Amino acid sequence: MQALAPSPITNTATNPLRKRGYTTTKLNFHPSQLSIRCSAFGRNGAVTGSRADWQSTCAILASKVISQDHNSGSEKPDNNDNDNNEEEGKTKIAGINGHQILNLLPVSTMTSNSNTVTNNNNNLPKPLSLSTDFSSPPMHGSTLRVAYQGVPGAYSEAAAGKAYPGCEAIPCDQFEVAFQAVELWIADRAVLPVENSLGGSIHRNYDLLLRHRLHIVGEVQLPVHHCLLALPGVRKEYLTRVISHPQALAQCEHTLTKLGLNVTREAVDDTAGAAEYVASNGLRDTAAIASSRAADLYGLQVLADGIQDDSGNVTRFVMLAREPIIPRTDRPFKTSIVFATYDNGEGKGTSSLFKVLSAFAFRNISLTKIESRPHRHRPIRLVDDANVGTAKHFEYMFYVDFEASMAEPRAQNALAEVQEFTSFLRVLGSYPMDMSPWAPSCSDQK
Ligand SMILES: O=C(O)C(=O)C[C@]1(C(=O)O)C=C[C@@H](O)C=C1
Repeated sequence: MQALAPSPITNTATNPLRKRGYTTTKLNFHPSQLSIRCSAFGRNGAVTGSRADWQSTCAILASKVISQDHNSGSEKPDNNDNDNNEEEGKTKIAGINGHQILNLLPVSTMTSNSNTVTNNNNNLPKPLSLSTDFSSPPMHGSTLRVAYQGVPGAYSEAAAGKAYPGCEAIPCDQFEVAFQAVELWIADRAVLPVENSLGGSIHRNYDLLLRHRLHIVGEVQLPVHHCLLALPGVRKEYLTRVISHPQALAQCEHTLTKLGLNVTREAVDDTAGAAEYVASNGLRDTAAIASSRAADLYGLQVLADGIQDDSGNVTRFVMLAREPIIPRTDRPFKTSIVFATYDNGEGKGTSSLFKVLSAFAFRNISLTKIESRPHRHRPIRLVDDANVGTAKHFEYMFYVDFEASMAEPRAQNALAEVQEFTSFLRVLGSYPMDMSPWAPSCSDQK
């Protein structure tokens, strides 16, 4: 099979690299990529329990949950999860916490000549896209289907395999599509990056978490080890351009400079997609930043290994499902919430954010993350003062992760208190923390 040849189009305003003066490119994939063929490995269970239990645990919050603008679509009962299957639950935790080798797709059979590399392996699954016809979901048997953004060889695919060893990894061309794949029962889970130790938060996914109705059921942290990939025979001196996912470019920014490359940097949808693009278009002046697995899959050589700016480069992914899991107290749990505080004009007093955070501090609950995003429905609040003019206050949604399980009374009490100072509050999920051993991505870093 001839490798797909994505046609580059210029990306628009949203790309963070524009701020840095990078040209941005978006790869479009061929329509034939809409078919879904996934790597199949065996069934992996999920931690679930009686929904009634979870709902009563969270009943305290129910009155405050406000519908967002977007419905999640189908909400049939999730038959993929066995509500009381303790053994399956253990399997999943072992998968998250252990360092299991990812049994991913077979490495492509590639043929190369001096100009192009042809991917002869038609086994690689093709990404779902917004234009995919979801009306007839594929038959899938009992294997857990996990949607991720990117193409085979992307770090998100590796994260899906770490979170759910033995799963079917389903590539999607956008984060939004991964959400929809779960909502529409194309996939059972989505695995999405939310933050990176060098590049920071992946804001798009925070916004999508709020807009969709999926639940966070787990987290997984993946050491990210980047390579500079080019066609066989290409030398660094030939390069005029390096392409990759914006986060990957940001994570390698200083190293690229140190390597003395006189290149422009261009953003594309995902790291492995960049590698595929270089290979399928026979680009001898362009390198991709991607994983060594992407090099194998798309027949590229590794020009430089471990080019992330820090050896501790790690990306945190969350796993999403249609139903929440039952929170437990026999292992470390984390809970993620999103809220909006009352503004002063709503007669609820001042310092709302401080009061919300105090609810956790007073109960010795550690916060592990706080993120703020513009409030979609009221991004700006105007306060007129006849004497001095109009103050324009930005309004935010705050995302907080804290180290406690919703099964713990202290977490329930903290949220009961938080309700007093918030006009909106939603529990995004209460889930086991990733406690896997620390394994930096490379030891020979600069
Ligand atoms: O492009 C990929 O390979 C991805 O999985 C995406 C992504 C990201 O969104 O941050 C994931 C991990 C790395 O930090 C770089 C890129």
